[in-house]
Amino acid sequence: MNDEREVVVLRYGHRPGRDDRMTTHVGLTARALGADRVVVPDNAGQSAETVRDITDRFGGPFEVELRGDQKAIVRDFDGVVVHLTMYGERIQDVEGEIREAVGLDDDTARPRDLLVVVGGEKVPWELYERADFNVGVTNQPHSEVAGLAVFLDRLFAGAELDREWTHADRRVMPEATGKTVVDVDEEGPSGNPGTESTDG
Ligand SMILES: C[S@@+](CC[C@H](N)C(=O)[O-])C[C@H]1O[C@@H](n2cnc3c(N)ncnc32)[C@H](O)[C@@H]1O
Repeated sequence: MNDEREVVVLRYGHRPGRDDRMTTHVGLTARALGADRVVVPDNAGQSAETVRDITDRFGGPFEVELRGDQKAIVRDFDGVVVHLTMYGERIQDVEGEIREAVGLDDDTARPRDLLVVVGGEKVPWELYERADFNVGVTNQPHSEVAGLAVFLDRLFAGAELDREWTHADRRVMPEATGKTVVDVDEEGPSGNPGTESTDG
């Protein structure tokens, strides 16, 4: 979410067909909630395309990468590695330590990159060992998308909800009722929409 520190989400493992929607949603959630990049396995091309398409339309910056070497990415990552798992330490107990480790709690601290790993199928034991933090968002089984959303919100302490998007073609107007999407090109200099349309 800033220029100095990269927050990368790694989708570890993907079963084509069965995991398509989940992998797409990991990417969309990473983008919407403040990560800079998502890495998905190279057999998840359709999910990568969908996330790129949303970024083209609704803005960025956000990168999507397809890679086949998940193990090596984790092993060689030059920064802090967080693995989200129901078996991990409670997020409420370690969130402060993680923010500190990446320099988010103190403006004078050196920013460090962060890799957030979420699984699909069973993840290898080396991941638990390599991770600097194994983190549980509750110690109950649920979903990688839910775990990622809560983790990112705790990491950024809610600041991600106010982020600005650049190079968007369209923008949703928040409103109590209705569904209004404006064409960004037609917004006036004050940011007022020039044209309004609804998507149904
Ligand atoms: C549906 S789970 C499958 C877990 C798989 N059966 C295993 O034993 O590793 C998929 C992913 O969701 C995430 N997840 C599920 N429950 C979680 C929790 N309570 N806290 C954090 N992450 C969780 C983990 O990243 C996990 O790899």
